[in-house]
Amino acid sequence: MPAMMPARSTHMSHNTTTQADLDLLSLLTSDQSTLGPLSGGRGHAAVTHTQEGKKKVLPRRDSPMDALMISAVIAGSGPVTRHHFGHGMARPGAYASCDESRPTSPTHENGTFEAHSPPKVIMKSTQAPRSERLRLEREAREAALNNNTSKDSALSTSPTSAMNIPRHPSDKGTTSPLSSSFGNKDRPRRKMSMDPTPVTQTLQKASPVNYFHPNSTGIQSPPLMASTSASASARPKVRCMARTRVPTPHGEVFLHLYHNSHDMKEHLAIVIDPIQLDPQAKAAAPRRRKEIRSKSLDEKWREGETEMERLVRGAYTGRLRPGAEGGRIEEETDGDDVEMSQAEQEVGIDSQQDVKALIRIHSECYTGETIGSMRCDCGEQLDEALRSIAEPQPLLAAKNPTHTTTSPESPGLPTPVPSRPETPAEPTYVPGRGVVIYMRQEGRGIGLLEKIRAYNLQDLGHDTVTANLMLGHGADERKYDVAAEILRDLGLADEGVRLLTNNPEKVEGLGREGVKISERVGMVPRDWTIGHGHGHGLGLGHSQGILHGAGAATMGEEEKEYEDWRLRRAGVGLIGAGKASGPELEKYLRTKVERMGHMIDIPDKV
Ligand SMILES: Nc1nc2c(ncn2[C@@H]2O[C@H](COP(=O)(O)OP(=O)(O)OP(=O)(O)O)[C@@H](O)[C@H]2O)c(=O)[nH]1
Repeated sequence: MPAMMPARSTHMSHNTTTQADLDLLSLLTSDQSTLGPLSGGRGHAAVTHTQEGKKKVLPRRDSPMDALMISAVIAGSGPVTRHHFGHGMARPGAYASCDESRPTSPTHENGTFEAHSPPKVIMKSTQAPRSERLRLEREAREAALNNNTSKDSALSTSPTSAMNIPRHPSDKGTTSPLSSSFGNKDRPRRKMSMDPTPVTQTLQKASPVNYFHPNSTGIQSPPLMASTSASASARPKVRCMARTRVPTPHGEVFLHLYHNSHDMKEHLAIVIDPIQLDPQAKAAAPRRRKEIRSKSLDEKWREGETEMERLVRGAYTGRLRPGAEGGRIEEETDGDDVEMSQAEQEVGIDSQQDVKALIRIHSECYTGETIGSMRCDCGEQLDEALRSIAEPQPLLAAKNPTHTTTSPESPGLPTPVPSRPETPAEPTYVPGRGVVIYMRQEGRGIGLLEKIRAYNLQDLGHDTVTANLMLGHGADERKYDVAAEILRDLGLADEGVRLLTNNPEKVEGLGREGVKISERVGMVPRDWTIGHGHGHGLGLGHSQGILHGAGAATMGEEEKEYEDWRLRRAGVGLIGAGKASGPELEKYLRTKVERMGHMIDIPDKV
């Protein structure tokens, strides 16, 4: 049979039918054919004879060549695929289905073959071609959109019109080519959700890939960087796109996601502010304490914004807790008409007085925070920052307000008299508050790829700074302008914050951006405190006095206390996991102190 194949392919390419073709077709489709597999494959096996004259039955082929297919090709009706058989051909005599309704051979009534003009079989499916269907669908969509746009401009104040949601073609008043062509007119309307406003669509419209870069693909291209450099001196704009509550080993935090106009990164603010969650914490805090809230999140984003939309983005509507049904958070008061808090009653602190928020500007470190790398202490630092911020803070009693009286010994001269008989010697503790601004500035701003390359150079003996320089980067390429704007948005830039860092550049950078820093709080690696006798309490690097008498305790006790705490607290993962250590970490820390000017002493034993 292979010898016959070229003849067949010739016909396929020239699309003309010769008598030889028709003879071949007749042979192939004849019930008496002895050609075995090509005879239609109806169970016949080909029989040959061996040289010795013995009968040899060739194995049957279960997938016979389809004579129907061959005849269709010869009939010159173009390419035929198996899909055509299922569609039901419109023309009588065309193949409605497979084998069973095989056409009769194109013959004259007298039984002879028609040689010159074989009847053409026109394949016509009752289903429109895909391209046609797609075209109609596209037209339907465009028509619906145009319809909406014109309605939107007429009703620009209507909440739903602002959303520009394509209507279903079966909606009243919309004549859709789709519905008319394919009989969708009676399709039931989609069910509406409980809230008539489609929240997700509204939010998606309000938050494209990046609020400030609506056409962005998420990839920061060099030309874009170059074009923004002209306005680099301008302050970046930031907007908190959403906030949610997350329970952690250090208590519940509020995670805020920010977009900004300077880079395509989604930076985060992890706010620890227990008074927003716990009435007891609220009672224990000074009464004038303000909640840490994002201004941009709290703003009304559009006319007719619904409660549900605000709730979904976490915009201070209802309480964010599991199963919460809404219910407004009480409006903030200026504190004057609020009863004195527990702490104030105990020690008589001034209601104006409160601890400053503790702030950490933390740079993303995939290796340290996700796979627990001990080439650096970044994971530990993030954990330590959250722990420190969540910890109750000491609040020294305000100087007792005095009133005057007239002394009997010296009539006429006012004598100051303390308003309270005793001033407590110990500070009182109030709930901690603060923020970790989590900046997506991996590898001190050079990115993960370059950091990985830098690690390989470090394995050749170079330190972190030299490795960066060898790759053509600066030792530290981070900026603090976006972080400063986020602090401003949270209302913390002007109140004077306590900054958790050893890095002098961070202090300067934030200061340059207008953030008021009232105190720098050092961060001591846990490996330099626990077991090294560094004398800073639980490796917190806090200003002294925050821990209850921690300075006086021996190191062994501190270590034990830390271990106790670590084992007691709930939570899985690197946050709350413990300390990083090892020779590579030691080298990394040393380089920070010796080459980058970090403000921390290297302990003797290291
Ligand atoms: N290029 C580079 N970056 C690193 C390396 N190890 C850690 N990092 C990055 O360094 C950043 C953390 O910055 P550090 O300089 O360690 O600390 P810092 O935040 O400036 O200083 P502190 O506030 O005192 O902690 C994170 O983005 C890490 O990904 C390294 O070997 N090379």
